Amino acid sequence: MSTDSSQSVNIALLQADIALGEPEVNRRHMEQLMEQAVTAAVKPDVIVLPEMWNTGYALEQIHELADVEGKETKEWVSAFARRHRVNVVAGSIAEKKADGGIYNTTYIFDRSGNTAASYSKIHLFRLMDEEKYLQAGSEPVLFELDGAMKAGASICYDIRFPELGRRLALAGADMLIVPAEWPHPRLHHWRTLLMARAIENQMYVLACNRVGTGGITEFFGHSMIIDPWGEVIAEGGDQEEIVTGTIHPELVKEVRGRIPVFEDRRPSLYL
Ligand SMILES: NC(=O)CCC(=O)C(=O)O
Repeated sequence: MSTDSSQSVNIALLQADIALGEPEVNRRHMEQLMEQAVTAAVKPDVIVLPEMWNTGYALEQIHELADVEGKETKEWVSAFARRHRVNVVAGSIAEKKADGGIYNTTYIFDRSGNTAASYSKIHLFRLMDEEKYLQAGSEPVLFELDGAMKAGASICYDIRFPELGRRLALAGADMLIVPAEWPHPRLHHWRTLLMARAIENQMYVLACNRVGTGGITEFFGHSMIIDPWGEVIAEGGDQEEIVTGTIHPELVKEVRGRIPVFEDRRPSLYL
């Protein structure tokens, strides 16, 4: 990432297939895709993985399969981030926390391999039985990338809750990062909600969805990089691929200056 006033930040979304209930297979697959991303002609500054990439929605076996306190994931992803000097938003995994509960958790690693932040999904998706097997997180999370950009954490179903995106934007987020396992037939919802979050909050949205099937559920990919005007910079198809694009964080300020939504808010009238 350049550090002058016209920064450009290269993004790589790993729109991967995920093997149901096979953490070891999935880890090897993610490592391969990450290697592919960092050896591409344009090296990414930020890599994003999809939701629940270690297990998929193998919820009936999730207690046996979950990564205990994310130890294994943290170890290898952190080593990768350090080795390649790249920021990694490590999608989300099934994480067994010290309280014994299983959480849908994302970790963010900086270029030195340090865990910059972690976020556990706060809205559980009943249509995929999350509430029967998982515990909900309780804290919105904002983190910095390269000391220059602020990003809000969000996981899949969270994008249906505009309050979360708005809260993160008010706290300073220039972008919303969204690992997902969002299936057919709701492509229209996926694209519309992502664009709405970008437009209403005048921020970038980086959304990485999986492809393939998990049981009887089919996932359509269409990972997206959307700018603060709501323009789509890059969008995946429905097969495995690495979706790439370049963003310019100073555009956030420009758009917010042009249409001063944040100055024009009337929060006292909304509740
Ligand atoms: N994994 C999820 O949270 C899926 C959310 C989803 O599909 C939706 O329609 O919302």
